[in-house]
Amino acid sequence: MLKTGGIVMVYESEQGLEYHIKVNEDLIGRYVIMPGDPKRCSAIAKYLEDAELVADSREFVTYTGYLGGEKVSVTSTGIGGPSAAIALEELVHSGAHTFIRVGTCGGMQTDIIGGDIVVATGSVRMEGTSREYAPIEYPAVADIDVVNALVRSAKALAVPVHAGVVQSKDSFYGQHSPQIMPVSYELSDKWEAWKRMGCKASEMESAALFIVGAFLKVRVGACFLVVANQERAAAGLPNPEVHDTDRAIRVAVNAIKELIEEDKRKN
Ligand SMILES: O=P(O)(O)O[C@H]1O[C@H](CO)[C@@H](O)[C@H]1O
Ligand SMILES: O=c1cc[nH]c(=O)[nH]1
Repeated sequence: MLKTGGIVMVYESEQGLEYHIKVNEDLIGRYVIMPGDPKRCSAIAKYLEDAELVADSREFVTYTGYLGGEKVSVTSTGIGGPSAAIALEELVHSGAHTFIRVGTCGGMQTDIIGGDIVVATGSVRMEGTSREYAPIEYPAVADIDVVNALVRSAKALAVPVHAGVVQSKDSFYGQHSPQIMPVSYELSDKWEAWKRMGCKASEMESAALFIVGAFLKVRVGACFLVVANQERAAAGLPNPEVHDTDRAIRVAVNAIKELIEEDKRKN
């Protein structure tokens, strides 16, 4: 069967549901908010009207409701590029075209503090998944309309926001304890390079999502709550830890609302 983006779907469950995320076109809006943590889905769904749990399979939990009269879904990706890429592919097969990842991250520049919001304009591809889609020379870039909507939304909510390139990697502990890894020389040297190039934050899914989004010709953006900043700790600066993602969720929800309105105006 030939699907969106010329993808031939090999796996589809008998009920016409996507193989992993267990949804179809009837269950999904065209706009989707994507947290990593499945438990974040219900917190996001509270901002939708008439939200209902429509699927719960592996790390992929999906709610669908409405924003401004438009059907909007929330689907978790789990941790890392492989499951994030699967979620995005199967959501695109189900008719979605606009995606915002709402994640957590660690700050990398000393002016970025726990509780701040980072909006990714692009991501360093220090992960494996995106390499199975595009050669490494191709940049992982967020959709410009989604970036602008996210930055406007954060400013309207008076939330401290930093927009710029983030780093995506596969090993959480390679970020936090590079010195214990057999490849510490590579992790530490590259971290230094990303910092010197101005990387705002480190997380694990956006590079894969941006590359898969570019391949499938859909809009993908991402915003993150800064949980803490190891560079501030290393510099002896106060390093507050913040875990409540509500602020990042509100930034994403309002950005989706704005994109829906903008799309309605254009059409
Ligand atoms: O909070 P989420 O969205 O899962 O994002 C971040 O948190 C996880 C690591 O703790 C990784 O998935 C990373 O990208
Ligand atoms: O430091 C952090 C915090 C969240 N997610 C990450 O990948 N790193």
